[in-house]
Amino acid sequence: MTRPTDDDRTGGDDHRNDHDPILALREISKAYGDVTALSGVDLSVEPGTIHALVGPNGSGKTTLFRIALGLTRPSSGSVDAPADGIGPGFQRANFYRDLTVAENLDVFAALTGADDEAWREELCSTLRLDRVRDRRAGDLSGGFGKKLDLALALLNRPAVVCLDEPMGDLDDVSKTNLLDLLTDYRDEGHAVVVSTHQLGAFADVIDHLTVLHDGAVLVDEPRAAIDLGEHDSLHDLYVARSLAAERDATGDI
Ligand SMILES: Nc1ncnc2c1ncn2[C@@H]1O[C@H](COP(=O)(O)OP(=O)(O)OP(=O)(O)O)[C@@H](O)[C@H]1O
Repeated sequence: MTRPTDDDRTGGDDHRNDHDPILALREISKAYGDVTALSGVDLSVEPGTIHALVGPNGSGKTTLFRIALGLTRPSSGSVDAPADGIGPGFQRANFYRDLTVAENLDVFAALTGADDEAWREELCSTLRLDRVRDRRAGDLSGGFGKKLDLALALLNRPAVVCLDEPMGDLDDVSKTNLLDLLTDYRDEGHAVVVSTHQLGAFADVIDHLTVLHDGAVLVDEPRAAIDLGEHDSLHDLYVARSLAAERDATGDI
């Protein structure tokens, strides 16, 4: 049994040193018929970083994630991903709906070779999944479904996790717990890539910001190199840059 996919995984290579990117997408383009979802996008993710991928609706974030995960083939470009895979956390729940929460964890542990019981317990307790352990996954609320998806993405301690809207549907306590979990995970040397509309929630912890606009990279900088200029926050800067790009594209002044 494999996790549901619509395509084959792209290749990888495990012989890298600590300073190499753990995940590198180069010159990625993707067209769906007449729609250009991505055009010449580079994404380079370092170990031990939280890397935020932001952009307006339809800018290509999910498509880029799916290409990184090997779920969608790029029209052109290359993907260099860890051979042992990437922990995928999806925007829409992606577990076995007829199995219980505990059974889903068992199945994914068997599929991925995850055998660290203490880590599994920590994930369940931090994400407060313990209380729904025996519930059918298809009956979970939106927030608990998101938490199960996050636990499955992190279960085998992948070198990279790609989480699409990880805060979506989560209550405030769970958001705080998730942020703590992800920063600890980063501090252990793992890479965490988050695609999010809620940049504010991650503003204090991200190490790298990539902004997409209309399928192209608008900003791609380490957090430490970003000059906020007249803006009060990373979020304000992102919105201003996106609006300016929108105006450029439409010719408005
Ligand atoms: N399977 C598909 N077939 C046709 N067009 C698609 C498909 N998937 C994505 N697209 C198009 O590609 C573009 C990028 O979509 P994508 O879902 O990657 O954006 P996004 O940044 O994740 O958006 P959102 O923030 O709304 O989730 C959009 O124009 C979308 O309509």
